[in-house]
Amino acid sequence: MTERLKVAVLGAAGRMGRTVVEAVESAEDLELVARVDADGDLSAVTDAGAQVAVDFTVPSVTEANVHTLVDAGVHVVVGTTGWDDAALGRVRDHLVHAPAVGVLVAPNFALGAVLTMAFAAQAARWFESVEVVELHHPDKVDAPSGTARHTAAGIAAARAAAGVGPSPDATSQQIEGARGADVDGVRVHAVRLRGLVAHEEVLLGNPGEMLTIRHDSFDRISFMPGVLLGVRQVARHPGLTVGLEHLLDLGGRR
Ligand SMILES: NC(=O)C1=CN([C@@H]2O[C@H](COP(=O)(O)OP(=O)(O)OC[C@H]3O[C@@H](n4cnc5c(N)ncnc54)[C@H](OP(=O)(O)O)[C@@H]3O)[C@@H](O)[C@H]2O)C=CC1
Ligand SMILES: O=C(O)C1=N[C@H](C(=O)O)C[C@H](O)C1
Repeated sequence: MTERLKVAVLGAAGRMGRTVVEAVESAEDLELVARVDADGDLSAVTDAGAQVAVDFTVPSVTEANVHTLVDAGVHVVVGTTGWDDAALGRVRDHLVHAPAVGVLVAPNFALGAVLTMAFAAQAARWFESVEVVELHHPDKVDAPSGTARHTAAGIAAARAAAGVGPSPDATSQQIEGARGADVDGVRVHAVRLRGLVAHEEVLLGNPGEMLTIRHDSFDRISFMPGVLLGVRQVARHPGLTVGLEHLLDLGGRR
């Protein structure tokens, strides 16, 4: 029998962590060897011989977790959001000294969300206006969502490459925040509402028409095929990979 891949889950007691634990335990080719919670110690990951660690913790600890795991030679799949370019750059630099280790940071593991981002980047070249609206459960700590930030960055890069200018906006007076956050020149609006899980709309406007691209995660199970794909493939992608699209042959900026 082929040996099962040994997996550790960080943030195992959280909403996503619990779902990942179940998914790993149900996969015949994977073996859950460690769970780390807020009061736990990362040494449990190496003590258990984990080959891959999955991090669904909180924005304030995820980067430090990744550096510790890279030093230990453990591949990492990161779902935790709140990453910025500087933090990603530090991980990229660190990995130069651990060339066999792979780190995948993906703001969204749901296939539909990854496709939404790809479709939005493709469409954004052809519309005068584009704005992103993300909608989540009210227990979420970061805003805008990592997905919305990645969506806006992809849209901005596609528009810049195509020579498309900024979305028109005559606002000269506003209550602070009314026009949302500015992510690479794209307006992003965050809604927090009890009953929601994770949702995103990309609104694209031209004279006389509007295209809406919308994705809904109604259940955290929607993220599991992507997480398991990352766990199985991360070792084959040494260095830093940002976004699941690169494992799905959907391209985009790295
Ligand atoms: N990439 C994707 O597809 C998705 C990403 N996410 C992201 O995943 C992250 C987690 O979301 P969610 O599960 O809803 O959040 P939760 O708050 O439910 O879970 C986070 C867990 O991490 C624990 N934790 C805090 N510090 C540590 C630590 N140092 N070591 C281990 N565990 C720790 C928390 O414990 P305590 O509560 O005791 O502090 C909590 O149990 C968020 O950043 C979210 O945006 C969410 C869904 C999908
Ligand atoms: O906190 C969440 O729930 C989610 N977070 C991720 C994000 O910030 O994009 C992914 C998904 O939207 C769910």
